Amino acid sequence: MLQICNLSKKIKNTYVLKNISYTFKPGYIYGLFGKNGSGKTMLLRTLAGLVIPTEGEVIINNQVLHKDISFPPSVGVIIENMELLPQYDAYTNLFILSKIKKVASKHDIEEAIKKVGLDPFSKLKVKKYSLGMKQRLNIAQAIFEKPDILLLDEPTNAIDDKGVELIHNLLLEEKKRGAIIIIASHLKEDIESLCDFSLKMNEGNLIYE
Ligand SMILES: Nc1ncnc2c1ncn2[C@@H]1O[C@H](COP(=O)(O)OP(=O)(O)OP(=O)(O)O)[C@@H](O)[C@H]1O
Repeated sequence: MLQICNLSKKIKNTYVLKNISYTFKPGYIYGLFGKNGSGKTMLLRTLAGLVIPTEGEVIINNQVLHKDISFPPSVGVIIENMELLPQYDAYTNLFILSKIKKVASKHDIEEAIKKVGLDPFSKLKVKKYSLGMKQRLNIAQAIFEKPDILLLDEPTNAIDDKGVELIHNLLLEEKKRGAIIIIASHLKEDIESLCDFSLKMNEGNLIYE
């Protein structure tokens, strides 16, 4: 369970997140919609432990972020400005990441890369990838350790129609596995059909629909 209690974030005298409370449950997909600058990325960054709230708390399985734990123990993220290692191929990128937590096997890495429609045995370096291929690898990076929580900021950006269908099916599988999935998008119609709950961000406020 992922809970937000009275969460606010102030940056330079402006509240960019305003007194947000919500509970996310395992096995559901939550769509976070709202126009540019409404606070979607800031909320995802806060849930990922990358931003410290000014007020309020993020609670993951009864543990308070930044008090009981420094980071969510099991989370996969796609957040803007993420960097893949351009000098390595897809497999090596995930293999290097897998050394940190040591929860994913070689098989898990290969499976994740296959699931996003890339070739786990290709030696093509990421610097030669198209934008859409990079985004697919970002998704593989987010799911390969089978995390409890997936925080995905515009996950299908730059991905073609066939790829979007593939990624939607993949996210439905992650939901079946019991993950909490939060997808931020400024285009509601892109992911609405996938989501169990629609949440709207408006000037730092969270509005449930
Ligand atoms: N590092 C920062 N310093 C100051 N203000 C920031 C910073 N990051 C974000 N903001 C402000 O916080 C607000 C919310 O930004 P955020 O990136 O969360 O919006 P968003 O909904 O994700 O938009 P987009 O759809 O463009 O990605 C904006 O007003 C933005 O200017």
